[in-house]
Amino acid sequence: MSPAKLRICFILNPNSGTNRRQDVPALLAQHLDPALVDYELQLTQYAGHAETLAREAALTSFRVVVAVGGDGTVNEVGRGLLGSRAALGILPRGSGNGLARHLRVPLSLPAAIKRLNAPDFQRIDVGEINGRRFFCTAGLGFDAHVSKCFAAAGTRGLATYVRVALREYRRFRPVPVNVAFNNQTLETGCYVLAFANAAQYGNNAYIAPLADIRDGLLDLCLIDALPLGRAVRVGIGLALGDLPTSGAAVFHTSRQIQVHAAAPLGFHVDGDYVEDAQDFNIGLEPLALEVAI
Ligand SMILES: Nc1ncnc2c1ncn2[C@@H]1O[C@H](COP(=O)(O)OP(=O)(O)OP(=O)(O)O)[C@@H](O)[C@H]1O
Repeated sequence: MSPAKLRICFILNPNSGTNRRQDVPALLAQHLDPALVDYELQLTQYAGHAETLAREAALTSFRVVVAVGGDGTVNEVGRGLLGSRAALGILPRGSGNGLARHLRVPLSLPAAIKRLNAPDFQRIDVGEINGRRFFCTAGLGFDAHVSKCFAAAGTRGLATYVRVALREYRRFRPVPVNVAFNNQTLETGCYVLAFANAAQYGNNAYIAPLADIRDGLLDLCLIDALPLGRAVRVGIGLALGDLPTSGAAVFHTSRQIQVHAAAPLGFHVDGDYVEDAQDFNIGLEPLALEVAI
């Protein structure tokens, strides 16, 4: 008797990324082996829809549910799969593709699709901030503020992101925070406080290059202030992956962190701005999600 085919549901966010010309249905038909895979393709119709579609796909016994999009789509699909028996797959089609890059999913769609004919299954940790799950990174301060402005910018992509970040750099000021973790408390300024499950924000910008997505810990990256000289060093550190030895940021690891801010601070999950808050509870559930890569 031949082995059962792998049942895969693809969830495509037509709004993700900057290259929307790829014909995803044609690529799936061309590169998936019908002897190995049975599949279905669904399109999201609004922000948040991918979570509902993923939950339904898991309930109808798809073994793999693939987010076709960027980290925002991956976040929604991943949330919909938590607690189910379905694994998350990724076809990277976003602007940054942080989790896909961390997990070494090929960035070329044909290569990534071919891999799904016989994927490897592994488990990864899942982070949480104020009840919102994240798979790649979350953070407070400047990066969240830039995510908020980026969402309002009208266009997407790296060039828009850099333009928005440079403009906001002149305006943003650090906020005093109290950060409690591992039985210690830091009283510091927060320009950026990042919680990294994976090593990068996307686009190979390594905010926490030593982050291990299976170690049961979040890597904290704290930048208390960002005068121009340090901003240049942080930019180089993000690109080279040497922030921990640059002296421009401080690193810790922990599974539970509490932050109190002296004034409202924005936070993001997986690059999408959520809201402003003053109290933050950050945690991690070890190996809570299966991925198919
Ligand atoms: N049909 C839709 N219409 C409008 N927005 C959508 C739709 N489907 C999903 N979205 C939203 O689009 C946002 C952006 O998607 P996504 O993050 O996947 O792409 P990206 O921002 O280009 O990539 P990355 O996060 O890797 O930079 C997500 O926050 C998601 O909620």
